[in-house]
Amino acid sequence: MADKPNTMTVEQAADEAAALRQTLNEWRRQYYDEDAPNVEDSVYDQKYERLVELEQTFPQLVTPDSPTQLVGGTVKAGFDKVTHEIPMLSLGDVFSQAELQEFVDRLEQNVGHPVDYNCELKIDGLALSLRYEDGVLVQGSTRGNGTVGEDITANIKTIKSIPQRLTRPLTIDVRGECYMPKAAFAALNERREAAGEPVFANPRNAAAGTLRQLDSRVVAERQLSTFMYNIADYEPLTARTQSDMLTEFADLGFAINPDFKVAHSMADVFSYIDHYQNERPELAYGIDGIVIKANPLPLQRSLGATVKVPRWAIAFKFPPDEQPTLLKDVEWT
Ligand SMILES: NC(=O)c1c(N)nc(OC2CCCC2)nc1O[C@@H]1CCC[C@@H]1O
Repeated sequence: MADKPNTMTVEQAADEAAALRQTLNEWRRQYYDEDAPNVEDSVYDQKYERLVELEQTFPQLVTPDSPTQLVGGTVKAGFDKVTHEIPMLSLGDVFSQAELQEFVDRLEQNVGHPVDYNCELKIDGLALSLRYEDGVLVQGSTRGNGTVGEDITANIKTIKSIPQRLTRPLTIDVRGECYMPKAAFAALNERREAAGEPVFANPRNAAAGTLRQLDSRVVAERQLSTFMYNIADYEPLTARTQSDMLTEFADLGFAINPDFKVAHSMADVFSYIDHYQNERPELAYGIDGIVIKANPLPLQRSLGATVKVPRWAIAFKFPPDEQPTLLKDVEWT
């Protein structure tokens, strides 16, 4: 029978709490990776309650990455503002292969040599920034206007694909997309329709609407996920290309989209675009195009950005997804 916390020394409690945090966070991570709990809920709950008991007796033992800090009961009046030290950029758009060729020709003229490009799916979600200090998640925020966003830390702590602690004690600001998978979107709209609540028009709106919930318990009930793809300053990483950075993000514990591909010619870029324009309906999440980025990170830095968009990346946009018309929208005349 476990000792009553008030009969324990703080050192004993600290050791037990650290072991419980490690186990519970590992179970959460596995749950996300395998998308199925490999431990009985009752076992998880028993250890979770024990950790709550220890933290209530010894509040100094609470850490930001403790699973007890992930789904707060606090309902906020509004979101605090967060200033992005390094602005979160948007993306320029092109709508044809000819326009894409012009962008590439201009870029390679500018640098004076051919460039390798990393091709990535353009996830149709909401951009967010995650701040880690010494490897621990300390803040999550929306892009906002690129310089000032909203503090959504309580909400993003409920998203299983976001690590509370990295595998290395880095201090970094990582950017990516928060999205709602198509299946989760359909299930959510079914529930809302059954409850007589307005449905969301598309997964992007559902993700944005969820992240803007002031009550993080609502966020915890919806299956939001993330793909990370950018960093404010790449110095702390070992990677020196976009493609290696994505692999390093995965090693650090982030969710990344695995369908990225380095292109060594425009033919490679165009075949990647054609492939995923066809694949699009089969994907488990919405995409609204492809992002093509100069692969070398030092080149990204030297090319820099205009006021809002990088000179080293472009979005090739697909025509809008043909959303199935909700039957109730059809005029039965
Ligand atoms: N939606 C995406 O999947 C995506 C991506 N895979 N890669 C980037 O790289 C940008 C970020 C800053 C400079 C290049 N941006 C993306 O989405 C942007 C972010 C803000 C507006 C677009 O959603």
